Amino acid sequence: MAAGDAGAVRGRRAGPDHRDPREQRRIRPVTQGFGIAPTQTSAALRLDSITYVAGRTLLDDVSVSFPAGKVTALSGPSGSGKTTLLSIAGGLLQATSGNAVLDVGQGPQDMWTGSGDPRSEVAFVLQVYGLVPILSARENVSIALRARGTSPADADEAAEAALARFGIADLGERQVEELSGGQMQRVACARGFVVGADVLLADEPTSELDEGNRGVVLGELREEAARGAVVVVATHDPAVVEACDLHIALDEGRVIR
Ligand SMILES: Nc1ncnc2c1ncn2[C@@H]1O[C@H](COP(=O)(O)OP(=O)(O)OP(=O)(O)O)[C@@H](O)[C@H]1O
Repeated sequence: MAAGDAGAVRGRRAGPDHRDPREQRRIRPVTQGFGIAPTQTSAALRLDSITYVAGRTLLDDVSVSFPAGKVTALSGPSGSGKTTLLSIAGGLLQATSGNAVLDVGQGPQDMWTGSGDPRSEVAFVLQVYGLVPILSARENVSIALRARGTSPADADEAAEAALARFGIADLGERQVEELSGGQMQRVACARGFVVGADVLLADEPTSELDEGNRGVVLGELREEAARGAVVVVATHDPAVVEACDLHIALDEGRVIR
């Protein structure tokens, strides 16, 4: 759905969410594609010989490819370099050497734009959430779309639908600082997923969640891949790794699998 189609869904409000996750997923298309170009199904994110040095070598000659249409697990012990790798893959950090490149069918694009601001094709679910505590859950999700040029009304509408995907439609008006850790994590998921990005990078998106909600997030990650996105999820959780299509493991900054 293009940004201009967003008005077509106006009036379809998400109410308090008592539906099962399958029911929630039916409204997903409402949130897809707001404010960005249509998804490129041929997309792949490649890291070529990435080394990152900050006092010491944190990533050492890492070459991996994340294909579109698949959920790739990125596992490894604490401190092995998962967040650093995602940050370079998404253009938040510049590699010391090597390249992170997005192939979207119009030729390769460097993920590092020179500013530390990610390309518009990229959305993150950050490990530390990065939410604005004094804003409501809905506003925190809505701003991801407004920043991409979606009108406030359409962004709010899509934000409500995105919160419903994670079973928290009833928390939309609550200030984030009043939410539990798991609720905040689901708001962070909604904010990352709402934009329908070509590349979705999720850093430990289920670490605070119970089994049921972990299953919901995994289902949503799969749905994002099914529409053609590159999806990468950093995790410690063997159950999350098991649910992914592909698996890359890091140890001390090197790919070991
Ligand atoms: N800005 C920085 N400067 C120096 N060292 C850093 C910096 N950021 C992270 N590190 C170090 O880099 C290593 C990798 O950190 P990173 O956060 O990428 O690991 P991780 O695998 O995501 O860990 P976790 O599972 O605990 O989140 C760690 O040893 C960390 O202490």
